[in-house]
Amino acid sequence: MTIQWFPGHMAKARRQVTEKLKLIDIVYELVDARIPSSSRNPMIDEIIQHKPRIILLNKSDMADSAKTKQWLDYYKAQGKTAIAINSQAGSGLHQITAGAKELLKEKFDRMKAKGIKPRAIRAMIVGIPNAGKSTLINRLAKKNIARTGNTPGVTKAQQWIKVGKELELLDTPGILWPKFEDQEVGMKLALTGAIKDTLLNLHDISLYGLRYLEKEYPDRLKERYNLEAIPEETVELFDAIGSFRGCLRGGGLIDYDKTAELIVREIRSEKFGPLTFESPDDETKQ
Ligand SMILES: Nc1nc2c(ncn2[C@@H]2O[C@H](COP(=O)(O)OP(=O)(O)OP(=O)(O)O)[C@@H](O)[C@H]2O)c(=O)[nH]1
Repeated sequence: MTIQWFPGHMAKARRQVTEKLKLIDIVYELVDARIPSSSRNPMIDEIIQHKPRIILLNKSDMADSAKTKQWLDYYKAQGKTAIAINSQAGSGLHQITAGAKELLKEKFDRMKAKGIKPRAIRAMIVGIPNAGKSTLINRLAKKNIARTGNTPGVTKAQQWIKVGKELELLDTPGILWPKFEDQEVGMKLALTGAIKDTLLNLHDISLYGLRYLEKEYPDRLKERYNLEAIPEETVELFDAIGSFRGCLRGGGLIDYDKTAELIVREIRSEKFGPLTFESPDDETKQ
């Protein structure tokens, strides 16, 4: 889905999430494990305020597992709850309810002490486009498709999905915008496929991807494009890749557009294996 984010749309998206916050106990903030920082909404803390939250590092199957571990440790050190999941295959999902129960234990114990009848935890998923919100909701819904539309005290229009006995999820996720004003964030969003029709130039994106691979995963880059050494000069690097992969135009010249497209496509489609484009160290430097 392509969403054009204009100030009016952002305000509306924010209003919708704020409205739904009243109905729920906890927020699941879904981010892309390959870019946990760049795939967050820049105003998320301000929007959800003190509502308990669990960060879900989704698509962890596509991310570098050593870096995912670093991110989990980083959140833990900050007292935040984070869980690595793969919504497509369904792994890590059992921790979703368990994590919420732990975070909300005091609140529910207090309710119990007051004699309030026990009820399921109510939650919603928020995240930027393409984070995997629908995939996760469908996965969770499959366990028990029953919906409870008429829960007392809850707006009738809201549909709840039962996830086991202990969790109820709003069926529509909160869609929030990414931090796309930042060029580097834009590059990472493009490389992970979060934004496809990008205002950024494909050459810049492919070059950013190549230089990141050179820095973090040089052997994978060399192996994929049969490079003995990684040329420092951009033109030489593109020439080497373009000629090895046959991205040519008339007269045997390198077709740089085709080469750039190939590189971005291969990064997005995991041809270099699982990749993570940012680490918590970059975060602390800011
Ligand atoms: N490999 C992998 N792919 C995933 C995972 N979760 C979602 N995807 C894929 O990511 C793409 C986006 O998923 P969606 O569920 O449509 O994302 P969304 O957040 O609902 O997107 P919007 O509707 O644009 O807001 C789809 O192609 C999914 O198949 C995951 O854990 N692993």
